[in-house]
Amino acid sequence: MTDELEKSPEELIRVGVLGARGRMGIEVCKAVDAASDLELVATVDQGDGLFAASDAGAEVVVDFTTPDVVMDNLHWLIDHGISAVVGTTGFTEQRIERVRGWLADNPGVGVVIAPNFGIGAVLMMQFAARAARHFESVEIIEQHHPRKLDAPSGTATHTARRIAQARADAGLGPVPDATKDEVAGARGADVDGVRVHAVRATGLVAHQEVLFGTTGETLTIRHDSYDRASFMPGVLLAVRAVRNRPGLTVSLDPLLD
Ligand SMILES: NC(=O)C1=CN([C@@H]2O[C@H](COP(=O)(O)OP(=O)(O)OC[C@H]3O[C@@H](n4cnc5c(N)ncnc54)[C@H](O)[C@@H]3O)[C@@H](O)[C@H]2O)C=CC1
Ligand SMILES: O=C(O)C1=N[C@H](C(=O)O)C[C@H](O)C1
Repeated sequence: MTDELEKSPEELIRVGVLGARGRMGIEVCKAVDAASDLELVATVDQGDGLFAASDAGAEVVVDFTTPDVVMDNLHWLIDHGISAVVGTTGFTEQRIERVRGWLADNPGVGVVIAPNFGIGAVLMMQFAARAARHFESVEIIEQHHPRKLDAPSGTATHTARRIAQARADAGLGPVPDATKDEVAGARGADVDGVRVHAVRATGLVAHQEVLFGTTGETLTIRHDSYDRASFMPGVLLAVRAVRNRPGLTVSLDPLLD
């Protein structure tokens, strides 16, 4: 007997995955496969060619590839009228502006780009942005597995930018720091005036601490992803929403409101 709640094939959202053989891609394929309202129609990795996604009739494509290929992928998807959910890192302001330009030429297409799909991580960034105006000092320590290609993480960069914006809005000056680097890099990277330290160690998945300080107290806001399954509720949320959000959505925040 057919379950009354079961969707007919026409009602299912047809999903393709780019980077399907990668750490995140494998997890996304499993999550899409397990969702009763989604159909996994294309799994594409390096060398397969993007046509597989359009040939299979994908309506939404999820991209977890690498920063050096994601822009070409996204341009191609937008030009082919396919909405996209992007977790791949490397999105500078300049890249975001280029995506906006492509979307302006293809007004029906939706794109969600999120530096982190973990719900806890999204909240951690929100809490950090909220705390920022109350503390003189702030530093970010991100920790990841050693096969990660980029540093600092997209999450750390995004967090730093949000903190910097909150500090500017509150009229706070530079973070106090009289230290001279005796060894280059000892004080981490400077992202919009916020020091970011990147740790890589076997056994880690994705972790971040934001350490705030002011007279007589510190506040630490910490998030840990112990398993890539932690990103899947956010990815599926975006997959279900993206076709109804033409244009560009940056971060998961508006989808959680
Ligand atoms: N936004 C988020 O919540 C998260 C973002 N990430 C980011 O996602 C990206 C992928 O991370 P991982 O899965 O750990 O990396 P990975 O290296 O395990 O996987 C990347 C995959 O992309 C494939 N690939 C490379 N070029 C391709 C192309 N032109 N077309 C199709 N596939 C291609 C590779 O062969 C590989 O299988 C990174 O930028 C990472 O920082 C990772 C975890 C969570
Ligand atoms: O490469 C990873 O693993 C992760 N990448 C994203 C980032 O750079 O912020 C998200 C999460 O930290 C895991």
